[in-house]
Amino acid sequence: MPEALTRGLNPLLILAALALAAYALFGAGPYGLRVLTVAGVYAIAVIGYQAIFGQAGALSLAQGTFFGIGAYVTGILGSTSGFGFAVTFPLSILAPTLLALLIAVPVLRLESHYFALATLGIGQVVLLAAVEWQSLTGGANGIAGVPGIDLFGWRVGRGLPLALFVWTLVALGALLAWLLGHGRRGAAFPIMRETPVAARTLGIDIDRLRLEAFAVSAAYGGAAGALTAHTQRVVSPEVLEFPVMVTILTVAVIGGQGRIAGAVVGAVLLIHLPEWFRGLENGYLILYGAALLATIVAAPWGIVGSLERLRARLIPERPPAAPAASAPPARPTSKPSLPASSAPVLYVDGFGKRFGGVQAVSDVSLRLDRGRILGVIGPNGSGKTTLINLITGLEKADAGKLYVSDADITGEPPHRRALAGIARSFQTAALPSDSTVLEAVTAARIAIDSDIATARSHAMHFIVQAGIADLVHTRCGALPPGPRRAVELARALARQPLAMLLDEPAAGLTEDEQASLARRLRAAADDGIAIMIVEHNMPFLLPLADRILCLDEGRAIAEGTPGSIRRDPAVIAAYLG
Ligand SMILES: Nc1ncnc2c1ncn2[C@@H]1O[C@H](COP(=O)(O)OP(=O)(O)OP(=O)(O)O)[C@@H](O)[C@H]1O
Repeated sequence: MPEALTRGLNPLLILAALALAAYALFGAGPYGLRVLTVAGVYAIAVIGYQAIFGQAGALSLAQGTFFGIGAYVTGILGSTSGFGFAVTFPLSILAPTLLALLIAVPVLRLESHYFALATLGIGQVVLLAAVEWQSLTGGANGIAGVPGIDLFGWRVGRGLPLALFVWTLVALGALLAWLLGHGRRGAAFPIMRETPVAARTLGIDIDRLRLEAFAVSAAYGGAAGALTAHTQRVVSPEVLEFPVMVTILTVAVIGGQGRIAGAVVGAVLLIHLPEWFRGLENGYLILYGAALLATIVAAPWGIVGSLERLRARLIPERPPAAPAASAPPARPTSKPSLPASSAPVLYVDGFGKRFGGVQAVSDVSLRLDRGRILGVIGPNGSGKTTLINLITGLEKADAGKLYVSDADITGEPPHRRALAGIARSFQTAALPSDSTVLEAVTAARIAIDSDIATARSHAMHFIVQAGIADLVHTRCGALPPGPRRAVELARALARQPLAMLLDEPAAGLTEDEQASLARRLRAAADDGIAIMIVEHNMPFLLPLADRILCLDEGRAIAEGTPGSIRRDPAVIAAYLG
């Protein structure tokens, strides 16, 4: 088995899986097998839900709806049109997936709580349609007489055969989810979840990743819904009601957010819990709720997450060996059509940006040249960070054009600008705190290298170059300010940018660290990178920069060599004072 697949698999989980199989084969009666089958159905729904909720980090409340649609497609086609499983199952997967793709465009861009509400609203509309469209869905009574599973002449009987069939699909679904969620896509998810803004500037198309995750979750929801229709043999509006979504969400949280094993463990536990407490009659709901609450409080990472942590504490793992560093091939630079001496790498032509009543940037033009460092200074609120945001595409300019290597990229989204050769750092280093230094820098290579192993070894090259190889397995959240800045710079350099924009890179650094940063930046410029540095620290910036641009109230008030800027009366009045 590949190392990445076995890593994180807890021996306890393997034991639990064997115990479950033994129970199904030798211990469970007809009712027990039925409950186990329902648990398998929910495991499939939640394995898919982990893609959008656990991995992409978006709180979708549509998974119950996808589940219900899958159930209705199987119910309608199976009972009234007489289609077999080979037709109804794929269509039950396809229908919610198409709906997900359709609604993704308006809803996926929404902020998290609006996204949750929008997905909830879609569920209500679908539920209403199911109740009202009586001729198709049977209205409130639903559809009875859904046939069992008949696969190319093989009838899957109730009891053990159905339980084994569903759990075989759980295993296949888990394997497929693992295949979809590892490699470059898997490496992009934590960065996109924790620092979505930074992820865009690393060339990662997070809109597309979210869309894929949403479609995958819908497909699994539909598959689970189809299986529930075959298990229950009836489909009623209940399959679209909110309790289904609550169960799916609870299973994901209790089992362990983002973990495939968490979906399975959570489903088995949550579906059996009411059965175990049923003997308590009216008190069972209270005990059920208390058990859920206790699990959430005692194990906020879910059961599987907590087991992983426990194992890491009891048997500390040696960190895996760092990948061998290898230098990536030089970036194929685009050919500027202007003569080399006069062609800027990046050219801003008259940028303007207004936020409500504040004109943050007003008619600012600048050029960044190969191997040169431009310092940007100005009082607080003069528009320096906004200028970087406009260039990197995180803010949309009201006016002006942006060219990189002579190509007009004004209308491009942030990840395309990153791919065109723009890299940046943030005023407050935007590193994913739960990721290691290696993972954070590897994220910069995801959109460049063709596979994750290559991305890691190229990332390692920039980590070694930055002198932070000893921190390679340290979590970014545990880094002091100096090394944090070093990681951010290594990440920007790992993009092999044509132009690199740094927002207050010296803030919080000791004098020694500042001197070392200045040496690194000069070396990067000597390698041909065009650099722009926004900085308040004049003793750091003035000796380093080739030219300085001074902003005041969003306007460029002076530009020149550090010497001329230091003597400029307008700059002295507005800033250096
Ligand atoms: N997203 C936003 N919404 C509203 N106003 C904003 C936004 N971003 C910036 N501004 C305003 O635009 C102006 C320029 O802000 P900006 O952060 O670019 O200044 P700055 O020169 O980088 O300041 P500092 O040196 O303090 O970092 C300020 O008045 C700020 O309040």
